[in-house]
Amino acid sequence: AIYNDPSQLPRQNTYDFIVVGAGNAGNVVAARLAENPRWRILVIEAGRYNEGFQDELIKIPFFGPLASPGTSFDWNYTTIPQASISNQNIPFPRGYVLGGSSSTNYMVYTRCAKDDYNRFGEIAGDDGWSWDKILPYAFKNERHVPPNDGHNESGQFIPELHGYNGPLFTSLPGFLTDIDDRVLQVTQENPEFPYNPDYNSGDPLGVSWMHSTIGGPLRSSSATAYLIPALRSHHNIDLVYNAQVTRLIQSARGLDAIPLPPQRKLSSLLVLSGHPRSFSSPVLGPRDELRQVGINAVVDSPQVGKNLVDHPLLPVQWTVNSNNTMDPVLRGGEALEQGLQEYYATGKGRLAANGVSNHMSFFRLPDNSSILSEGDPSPGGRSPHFELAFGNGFFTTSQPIPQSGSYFSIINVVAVPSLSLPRTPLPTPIIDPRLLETEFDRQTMIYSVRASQRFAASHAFDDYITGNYSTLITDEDILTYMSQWATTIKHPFSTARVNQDPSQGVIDGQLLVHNVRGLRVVDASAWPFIPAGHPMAPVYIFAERAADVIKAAWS
Ligand SMILES: Cc1cc2nc3c(=O)[nH]c(=O)nc-3n(C[C@H](O)[C@H](O)[C@H](O)COP(=O)(O)OP(=O)(O)OC[C@H]3O[C@@H](n4cnc5c(N)ncnc54)[C@H](O)[C@@H]3O)c2cc1C
Repeated sequence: AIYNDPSQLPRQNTYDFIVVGAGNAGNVVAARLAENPRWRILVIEAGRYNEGFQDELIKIPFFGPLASPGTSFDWNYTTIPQASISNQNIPFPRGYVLGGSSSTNYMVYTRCAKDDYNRFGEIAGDDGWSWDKILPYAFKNERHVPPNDGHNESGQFIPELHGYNGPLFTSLPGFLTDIDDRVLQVTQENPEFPYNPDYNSGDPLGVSWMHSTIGGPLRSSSATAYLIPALRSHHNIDLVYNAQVTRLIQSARGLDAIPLPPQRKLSSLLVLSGHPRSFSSPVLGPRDELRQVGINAVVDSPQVGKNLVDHPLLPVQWTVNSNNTMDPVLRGGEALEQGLQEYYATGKGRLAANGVSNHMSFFRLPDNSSILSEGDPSPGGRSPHFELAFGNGFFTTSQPIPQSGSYFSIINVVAVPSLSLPRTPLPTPIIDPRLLETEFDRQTMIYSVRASQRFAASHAFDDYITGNYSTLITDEDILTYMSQWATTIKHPFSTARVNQDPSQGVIDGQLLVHNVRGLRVVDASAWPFIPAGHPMAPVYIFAERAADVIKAAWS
């Protein structure tokens, strides 16, 4: 059953599992546990229902970037001033809705590198997290479907690397643009940017066609793929939304979460999937630090809320001589109206597809690069240092969009940020990713911008690009530009990270919180480091295995 107020929960209901947070990971765990009819599961979500007011923002793929911040789907956090970005307070979106950030994100589906999973397995002391062992869970999660525009997708991915029977829809671009052939031509022309037939093979280096979590004309999220179907088909799972968990209680009878009404029997296992919980409910934490703000932590867990790490992003744009399809829609008005009419009439067109990019690419710094002289933070030799994505229009999440002209954008991302930080969880969260504060991150971003410029200078763009939108000639120019327009790509990770040593992490390799019984963490915060790509797919894959770990422990 579904409730929108915890006081509506029938007092006689008892649960074997409570999942806190109906987000990307939480819904996978809840739906998989509900497959066992002997167990009863309760999901508690702080945010809103995924249908109703303005729900086109989280359903229509092109609107993904408009779903947050500043909407009712978002927690609407901001960072504290970021020294390297002119002391700006950066918006820091997180989904506040069924599906969590999988309902509000940009739908880019990248599994990341084999090396990421193998390193996870090593740190966790469990090779079940390693690439070869965890790959079956990627297939279990995924349902690859044809692109929405019906174009022939052969040669654009490797079919045998994908799942076809899982709950989560993925597809290749559903709206082709006039830069697609040019991007591919660069891969023929310039060995620095080779073609990769499928970045989801575990070896993401090169330029590939991009997969998105889109089925037909609709976003696929963990709410639409897992939670709602589970609520429809199983009687042993309940959901209460509009209910923020503020405390966890451990007693001789078991564990419970506030604000639930008193239960006759408490749940045996709580799964926290409210990433990043340290932003919103400091139930565990460094006892001394929490005492200073009047919170009596039940468990002294010194690493909770620390080690926050995120990917910095910097878009660069060029003016072009072609009327592309994205800029007029972004400016609203008639083009947007026409797009909506086409969308509702046919389920096709610009709005029915991801607007971010049709290709995604990942690269390493050269082996002899001085940027690597202090060490290489990447988990292995086939894992990227930076990423380029190609926007058929003025793609940005930080700059004002020009009201005239046509543009081409390359989005630069540092894939292996080298800084992870101590920060204390407080009732009013202090979010400080300290973006681009290390020399490694700044130099890698400069290298990435230079690579973007080389990409755009390829012959493939000779008769297309007419000029630079910003003048970025010297490194100093790039640093100044970075300090104005760099931002987060919104991938906060590792604030409750796995480590077998309680002084280094919050949970063990089986995702159990150190020194607490019956409490696991399954979300992006559990990862011991940030994977070098877009992390939604790694979160899904990891949550699928986490559900099996829990099932095995309870069977
Ligand atoms: C705007 C945006 C764009 C992004 N784009 C991409 C992309 O294109 N591709 C990609 O791979 N990744 C992307 N990401 C990152 C990716 O979506 C996240 O890393 C991932 O979804 C995190 O999953 P999670 O389960 O850890 O957390 P979430 O999915 O955020 O789920 C956490 C849930 O817990 C709830 N919650 C939190 N605290 C409490 C509490 N105290 N009580 C009850 N409920 C609580 C939240 O409301 C939320 O529903 C993006 C993220 C954002 C925000």
